[in-house]
Amino acid sequence: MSTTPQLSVQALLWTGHSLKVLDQRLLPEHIHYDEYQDGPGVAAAIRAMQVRGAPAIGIAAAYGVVLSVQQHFPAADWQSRVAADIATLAASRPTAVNLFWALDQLRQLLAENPVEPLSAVTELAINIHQEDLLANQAMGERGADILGDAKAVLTHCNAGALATGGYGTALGVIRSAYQRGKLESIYADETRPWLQGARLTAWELAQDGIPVTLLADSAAAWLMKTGQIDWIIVGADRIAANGDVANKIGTYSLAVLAKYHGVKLMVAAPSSTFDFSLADGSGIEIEQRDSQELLHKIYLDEHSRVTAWNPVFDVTPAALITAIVTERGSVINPGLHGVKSLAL
Ligand SMILES: CSC[C@H]1O[C@H](OP(=O)(O)O)[C@H](O)[C@@H]1O
Repeated sequence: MSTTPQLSVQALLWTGHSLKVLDQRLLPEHIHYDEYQDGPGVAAAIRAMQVRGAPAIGIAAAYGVVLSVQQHFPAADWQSRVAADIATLAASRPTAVNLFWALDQLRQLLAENPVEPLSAVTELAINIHQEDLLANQAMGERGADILGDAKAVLTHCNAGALATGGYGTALGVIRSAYQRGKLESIYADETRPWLQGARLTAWELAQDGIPVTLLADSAAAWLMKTGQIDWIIVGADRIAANGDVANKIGTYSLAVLAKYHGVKLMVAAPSSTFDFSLADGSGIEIEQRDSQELLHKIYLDEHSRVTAWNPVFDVTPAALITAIVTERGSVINPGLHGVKSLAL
């Protein structure tokens, strides 16, 4: 397994009786953890994007269920109270399927262990966390194999250690490829409006001593036109059965630009990101967030007549994707072959 450096700062820290959440809204200026002892508190942290990133919010939700069981078991009505907390966690954000995958795993285990649930759910949540790190390291090596001698890559948003159980998905591929001495140029776009690229990816790679060049989202087309970008590498929040991918807003425009400029597009995501209940991406719910995320530093007058449209994900058709890489395998040209071969 790769011995590449990985971010020493972790998005989530489980204490056994609480979950410490790195508040990613404060990075890169401040490294600050908030501590939660209940499920609704974790749900609020996910909703507020203190913790974000598809795998990371699934892991956080799993610990949220453990905290709920710790709080309510063995009261007579513990199962209904825990079910209510699970519903609150499920309502925190709609697009990343990893959240619902994790909650389904915990729900099933609770149903199978009604007498002594606590040790079983605690073990499962910790396992989901640890397995995600191992999956990312395996995915990183697999993706680096596909990159081969590629020298320059562009990534979007943050699909790094901060968005996962560690090491990262897209950034895991970049970490593994950089360790092999192949990558010469790594570009990260800022990823408006939440700036996951500028505030999180650039910071994360710099912490590992990996050189990274930041650019405005609107500069990506000119970089592809004038630079020698070989691959765009991104994460995912939900992948439909035909290989359509929901990811951070701006991914679709990069995919269209990549097709025009002959740049390859890799999606790196763990198996928990697939939603085979959806035939294609048209059924993926796209989260709309508060318009203030766009307006808050510009239009300060609460009576301003300016509104904002703030979808925070989009869907990239499988036909625009060159490779989908998971810890279990990869598919080249998913638009031709689908992704059923990657099913768990
Ligand atoms: C491996 S992270 C996957 C995915 O999650 C991010 O969204 P957000 O920051 O809003 O949680 C982004 O879409 C990443 O690519």
